[in-house]
Amino acid sequence: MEVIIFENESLVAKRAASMLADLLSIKPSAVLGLATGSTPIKTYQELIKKFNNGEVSFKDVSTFNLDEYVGLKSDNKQSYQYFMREQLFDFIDIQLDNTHFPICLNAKENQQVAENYEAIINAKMGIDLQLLGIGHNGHIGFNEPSSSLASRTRLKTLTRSTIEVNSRLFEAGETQPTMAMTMGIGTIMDANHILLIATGEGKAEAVRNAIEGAISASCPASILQMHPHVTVLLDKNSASLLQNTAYYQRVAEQVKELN
Ligand SMILES: O=P(O)(O)OC[C@H]1O[C@](O)(CO)[C@@H](O)[C@@H]1O
Repeated sequence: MEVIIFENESLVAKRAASMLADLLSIKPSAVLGLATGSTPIKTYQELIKKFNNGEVSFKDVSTFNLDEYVGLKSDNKQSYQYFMREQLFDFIDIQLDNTHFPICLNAKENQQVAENYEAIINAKMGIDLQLLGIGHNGHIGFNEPSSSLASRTRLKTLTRSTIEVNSRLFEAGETQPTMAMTMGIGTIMDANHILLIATGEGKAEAVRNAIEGAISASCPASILQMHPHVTVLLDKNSASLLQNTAYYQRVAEQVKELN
């Protein structure tokens, strides 16, 4: 696991976008795993800048989003399909047919949706790079604490804390879903490269548990310690509870020298 700590969230976003763009310059038809939430918004803005400058094209890219709320149609402002169009897809040359979400309008159909999502990912030969945020409780995707560390795409009930944290994004009168379809932890772990980004003090405890804590379903992100190729980009605030920052910095300096 490579942990890189930056002065602020803008630098995290710039590095994340550069890593995605570098992959696309080597493999224009890459398969990307994408995340929603507030954390990746700045990264998407940096990608849009790169696209406008002609530095990157998404023409042949396929994407798989981590999760989607159950019961929300794509024109619902709270759906992650809407979010992705508003934050990224509408501003780049991606073909919407190549973007995928685990859409489940009727909870009773969850199993079929899950199997189908896994099958489409497999048909694309898997995910080259999976972008991840992290929940305050250590969730990745919507794999809440206690999720099986080997889980595949499935229906998840959201925890009270996740519902409360995300309630800031819902306006009065909007119904907040309490269930979501999410890639499983095993699905995420199958990606060739995982890029976790976290910013802000509110994520410090989850980041510490994920990187330096014991591997446990109590902090689903801690399973990333078992993945052979993970890059973690943090700002100073989200890294504030880490013990080994001096070591991470030395590694980052040496990697820079080698490159
Ligand atoms: O970036 P935020 O808004 O803190 O969200 C944290 C995580 O929760 C989720 O929204 C749940 O899927 C993730 O996509 C995200 O990484």
